[in-house]
Amino acid sequence: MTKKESFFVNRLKSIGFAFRGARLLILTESSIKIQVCIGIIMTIIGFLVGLSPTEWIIQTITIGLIIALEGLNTAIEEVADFIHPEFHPKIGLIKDLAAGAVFIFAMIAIIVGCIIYFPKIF
Ligand SMILES: Nc1ncnc2c1ncn2[C@@H]1O[C@H](COP(=O)(O)OP(=O)(O)OP(=O)(O)O)[C@@H](O)[C@H]1O
Repeated sequence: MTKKESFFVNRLKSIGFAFRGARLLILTESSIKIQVCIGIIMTIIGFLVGLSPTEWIIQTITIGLIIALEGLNTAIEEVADFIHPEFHPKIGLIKDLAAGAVFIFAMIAIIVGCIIYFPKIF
């Protein structure tokens, strides 16, 4: 196999691993399931109220980022539990920080939602 072929084969394998990870997150993680459901509901509402192209871009990025952050939070929790399955204040702190990062963006997502939808509703 040439060097160029092995590069593309490796990239394809990496995409396969990432796809498996995304599938696992959506099928097994309740927090991700909730965020995906919210994303689908917001997309349906977006069609109903007729978002502009810019609003669609902002909403789609916001939905994608919150799901991606939830996924990273889950990965951090898995690493923490693997490294130290027993109770430890540092593990608690690490998990709280990761959850805090998701929470901060969730607040931003709510603000973005209000900015987009309030003028359409009121
Ligand atoms: N091993 C541990 N040591 C210390 N505190 C922990 C430990 N595991 C969890 N905690 C505390 O409990 C909180 C919840 O942890 P958990 O792993 O259940 O996260 P979660 O966000 O509720 O998980 P899930 O994403 O599965 O709903 C953590 O944020 C942390 O404060």
